[in-house]
Amino acid sequence: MPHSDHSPSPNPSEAFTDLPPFPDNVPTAPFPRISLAKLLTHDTDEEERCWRACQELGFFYLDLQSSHGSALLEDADRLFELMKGFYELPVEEKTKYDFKSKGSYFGYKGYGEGIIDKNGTRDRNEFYNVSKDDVLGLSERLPSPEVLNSDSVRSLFKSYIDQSHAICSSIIALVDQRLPLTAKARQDGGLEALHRLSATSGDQIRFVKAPPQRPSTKGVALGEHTDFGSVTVLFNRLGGLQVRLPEGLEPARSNGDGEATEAEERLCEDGWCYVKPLPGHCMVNLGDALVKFSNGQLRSNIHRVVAPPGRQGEVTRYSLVYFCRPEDDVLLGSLVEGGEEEGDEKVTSKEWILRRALGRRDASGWEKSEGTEDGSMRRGGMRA
Ligand SMILES: O=C(O)CCC(=O)C(=O)O
Ligand SMILES: [Fe+2]
Repeated sequence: MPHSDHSPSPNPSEAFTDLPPFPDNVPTAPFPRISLAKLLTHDTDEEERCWRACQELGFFYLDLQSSHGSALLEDADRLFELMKGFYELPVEEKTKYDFKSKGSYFGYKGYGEGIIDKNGTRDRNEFYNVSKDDVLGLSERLPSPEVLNSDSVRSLFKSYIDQSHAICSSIIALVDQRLPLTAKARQDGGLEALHRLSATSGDQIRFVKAPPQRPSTKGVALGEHTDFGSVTVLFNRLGGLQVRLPEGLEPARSNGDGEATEAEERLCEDGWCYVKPLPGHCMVNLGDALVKFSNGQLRSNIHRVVAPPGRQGEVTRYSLVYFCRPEDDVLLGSLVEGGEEEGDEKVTSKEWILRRALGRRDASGWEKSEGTEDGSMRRGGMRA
């Protein structure tokens, strides 16, 4: 990726002013910034940069600061406020909405109720997952706490889902045009026909909360993983998200005074680096389903959440995610020329997501919960 694509060094207008600053002395991910407005007008250079990012990094910043993105930014602001209110509820109340025992990953997951590795080490965050199908009336309505079930909140969810799904659809259309899909896959409508908003799927909004934490190698809040679905839209305000860069790509190095702490340096070994949140932008990353459809031509990059760097570790971290996934009954397998392997065992999108999401709730499910992490690492060259 050419250097000019890398995110420029921070400038003061690019900080979230109500939060401690993201330090300028830690290694950061060299994600390109892609303009949503340009993608929507099919700017050839922008589409090309986006396509490259989808193959090489599987992650990019999407600039939403235009008439096309401002409504989504406003919805995201409102959802950050809403989730704070939800997380303030007593834990006994929130736990009523943990549906793991019913075989569902929607609803609440308490602090430490997920695992981050095969030894069963507990995570350090809370989740709340809202099903797209529930909000759009495509499935039964799940019980939810009062703060999340008024008509106005439901219409905010709907607006956020519509807009996030539209962004994911644009990315899916862009890669669809460039991949060598088989004639059969094209005839069937290509990748877009597998991600209809109105069809049942595992699409969800996720609220994430992690309490303040000092940097330490033990401070992994969310273990390393690739995302299960097709495209993820992620809003971060505090650092803490890290990606492991493929071989050959170097993090952007600090240009600030002072050194990263020892713990931060340790958290940046083996190719790991921090992702700096940018106001006015979301992050977009690709998931396992697109790796499978493209037979490995697209990248689902490994990532994790650790203690936010510098003084950012002193405050509570919230993040907001939208996961776009293939429709429930879509078989996960190659759709490109030359990719089909006879006898490949295929699972449906629904089975794959259930296996992966619920597998991360206790150590006995760990192996089943693994996705394309291995492939993701191999494609970019395994780091020592
Ligand atoms: O909180 C974040 O920044 C990332 C969350 C994430 O990777 C996930 O929920 O899959
Ligand atoms: Fe993720």
